[in-house]
Amino acid sequence: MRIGVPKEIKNNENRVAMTPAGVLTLRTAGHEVFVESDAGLGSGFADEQYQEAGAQIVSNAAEAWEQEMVMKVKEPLPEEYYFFRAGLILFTYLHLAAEPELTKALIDKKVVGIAYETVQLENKSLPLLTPMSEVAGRMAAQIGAQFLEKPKGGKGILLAGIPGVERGKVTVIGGGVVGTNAAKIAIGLGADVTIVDLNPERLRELDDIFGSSINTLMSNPMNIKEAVAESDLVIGAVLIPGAKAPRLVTEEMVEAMPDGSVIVDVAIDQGGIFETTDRITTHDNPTYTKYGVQHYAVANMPGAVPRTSTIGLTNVTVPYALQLANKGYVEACLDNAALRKGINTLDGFVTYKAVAESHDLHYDEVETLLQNK
Ligand SMILES: NC(=O)C1=CN([C@@H]2O[C@H](COP(=O)(O)OP(=O)(O)OC[C@H]3O[C@@H](n4cnc5c(N)ncnc54)[C@H](O)[C@@H]3O)[C@@H](O)[C@H]2O)C=CC1
Ligand SMILES: CC(=O)C(=O)O
Repeated sequence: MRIGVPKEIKNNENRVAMTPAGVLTLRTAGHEVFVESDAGLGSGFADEQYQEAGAQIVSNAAEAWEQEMVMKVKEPLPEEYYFFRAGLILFTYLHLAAEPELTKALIDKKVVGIAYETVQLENKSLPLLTPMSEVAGRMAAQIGAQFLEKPKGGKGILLAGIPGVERGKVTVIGGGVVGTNAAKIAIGLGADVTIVDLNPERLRELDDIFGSSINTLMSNPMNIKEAVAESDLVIGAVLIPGAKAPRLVTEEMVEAMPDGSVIVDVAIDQGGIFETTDRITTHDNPTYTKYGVQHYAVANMPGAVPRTSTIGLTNVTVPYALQLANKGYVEACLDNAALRKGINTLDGFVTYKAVAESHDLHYDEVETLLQNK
C-alpha cells in the first residue's frame, strides 16, 4: 500500500504521524511511505532520517494526501478537506462529535475515516488514545500549577503549600487515563487531590492505587458543585467514547469559584465538560478568563511536547497501520474488532453510533457495510 504522511498544520502541532522507525517497519513489509518534507522536524526527525529508513520525501501536502492511506495526528482542518476523495483511508484523531463540518465533509466525499480515539479493545480500553491521555493528564497538573501563579493571572497559590500554610486543592473530574495521570503529578506537586468519577469500580481502583493521598467522590451534581467551589484548580477529564462530552460543571459553579482559580479542560477535544469552556484555545494563546477564572482549553496539548508524544503515539498506531496496509482496510477491520470500532465514516455513512447521535444523523452498522464489500 502507498501511505502518505503530511505535515501537521494545527497551531503549534509539532507531532508527526510516523517516525523513521515506523517507516522502516512498513517498508520491510513491502509498503511505500511518502513523507512531506520537514513533517518530522518539530519532533526531532530530519528528512534524511526518513530517507534512510526508506521513505520518499515529497515537497508538498498534496503529494502526501494523494496516497491510498493518509496518516495524521490531528483532525483535518478545513483547508485540508480539499484533499478528501472517495475511498481515501484517513487514519488519525478525528473527534467527530465536536466537529460537525468535518463529519459532513467526510460523508460527502465518502472518505474511510478511521479515528484513533475510538479504536477499542474488548476490555473497553482505547489503545490509540491512551499514550496521549497520559501526556495530557501529566501536563494538565503542571499547567494548572503554572497558571495559579500571580504573574500568570492566578490567585497566587503554591500547590505544595509550605509548613504552616495549607496546600492547594485540585479536583480532577473523570478518573480514567487523563485523570489518573493528572492526579499522579498533582500528588507529586504536593496538592490536596480529589478525583470524581461515575464508575464505583473505578473509584475503588483509584483508592487502591493512591490510598490516602487522594479523596474519591462519586460524580453527581451536588458533589461536583461542592468540590469545584473549594478547589484552586479543576481538571476536566471525562470521556464517553466517541460522544460529545457531558457538561458536568455549570456556569453557576464556575461563577462561584474565587477569582484567579484555574480550569484545565482536557476533554475540550470532545467539546469540554464545563459550560464555560465554550471555545478551543491554542498553545499560542492558551487561556481566557471568565468570571475571574482562567480557562485553559487547548485541544492538542501533547503537541507541546512532540518528541515524547510522537514516539508514544506511533508506538501504538504503527502496528494497526501495518494491519491496514497488509490486508486492506476491509479485511483488516473484519478480522480485528478493535480496529473496526475505529471506523467512524464509510461510503458516505456514519458508522459510529455516538457520532451519529451527536449530529442527529443516521447511523449505519459498520460490519454489514464491510461484509457487503
Ligand atoms: N486536550 C488534549 O490535548 C487531549 C485530550 N484528551 C481527552 O481527554 C478526555 C479523557 O480521556 P481519557 O482519560 O483517555 O478517557 P478514559 O476513558 O480513560 O476516562 C474517562 C473517565 O471518565 C469517567 N466518566 C464518564 N462519565 C462521567 C461522569 N458523568 N462523571 C465523572 N466521570 C465520568 C469514566 O468512568 C472514565 O473513568 C478525552 O476527551 C480525550 O480525548 C486526551 C488527550 C489529549
Ligand atoms: C487525543 C488528542 O486530542 C491529542 O492527542 O491531541
